[in-house]
Amino acid sequence: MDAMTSPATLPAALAATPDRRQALAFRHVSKRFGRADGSSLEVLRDISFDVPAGSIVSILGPSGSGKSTLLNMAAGLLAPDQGRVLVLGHETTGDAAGAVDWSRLGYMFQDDRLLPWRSALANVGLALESGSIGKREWRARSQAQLALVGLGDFASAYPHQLSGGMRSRVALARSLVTEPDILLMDEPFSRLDAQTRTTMHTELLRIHRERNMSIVFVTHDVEEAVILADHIVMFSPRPGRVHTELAVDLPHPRLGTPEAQTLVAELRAAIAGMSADWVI
Ligand SMILES: Nc1ncnc2c1ncn2[C@@H]1O[C@H](COP(=O)(O)OP(=O)(O)OP(=O)(O)O)[C@@H](O)[C@H]1O
Repeated sequence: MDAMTSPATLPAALAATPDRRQALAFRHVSKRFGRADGSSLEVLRDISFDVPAGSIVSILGPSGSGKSTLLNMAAGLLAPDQGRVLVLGHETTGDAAGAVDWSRLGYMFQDDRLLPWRSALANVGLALESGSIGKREWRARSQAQLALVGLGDFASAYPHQLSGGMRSRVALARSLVTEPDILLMDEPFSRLDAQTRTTMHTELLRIHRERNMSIVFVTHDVEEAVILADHIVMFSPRPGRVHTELAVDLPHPRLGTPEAQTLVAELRAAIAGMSADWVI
């Protein structure tokens, strides 16, 4: 590298260019919650890992290990007590927080949170209503998302007219309608029956291939993490710490393949060795 381009001589603005190869980065993140009796509950301790752009990262951990808390930090709903959270290279707290473009994140929750008085189309379009798009574009984009999740013919159906799997698809379409670069998913399929969940896994992987967004998928289900993820970050019981981080370099589909079953068994053995307190 010649002297003109060495990092020491780069203009400050260039040197500070955010690292967009990382959709998300967690750096030494810790979090406590205050309790009514004045004490505090340590939920996360010194969490560091990256979510590379375009990857599916699964956070796997027992109940109470702070998985949702970490996701809420990535969404800007909570601030860390210590450490830093970066979204597309921008810190979510401090002076630089204004640079984060929150519209580039989507969030899918454990419960579908559909509004019962709105049709499937109107539920999907909800996320677009804070913007300034016209009615025609609103309808076209919402309809396109419903078609993407296989519900193009159910635009006028109301939530009570849909099965659990269909409701889950509507919720997925709603979280995708803003075309986010990063999709945060908090145990989104945990309430579905096994067969429907398998279908949703296939759909999610297809959409991920088409959209190439980054996904953070929180689960306490080892098999679900293995089926979906490129990387698994396994948390210890509370306070959540990164116990194991591994790459899952297996072709899709993985369900029922010997390689996936071996990895599931290895992770279950690691969990058994970690603690008897892994509660799901
Ligand atoms: N706002 C809050 N105030 C106080 N305590 C909280 C708050 N949010 C979460 N907690 C507590 O922090 C701990 C971690 O919660 P969190 O929901 O992040 O865990 P989790 O790993 O996602 O669990 P689960 O798999 O059961 O959803 C829990 O004991 C929870 O009760």
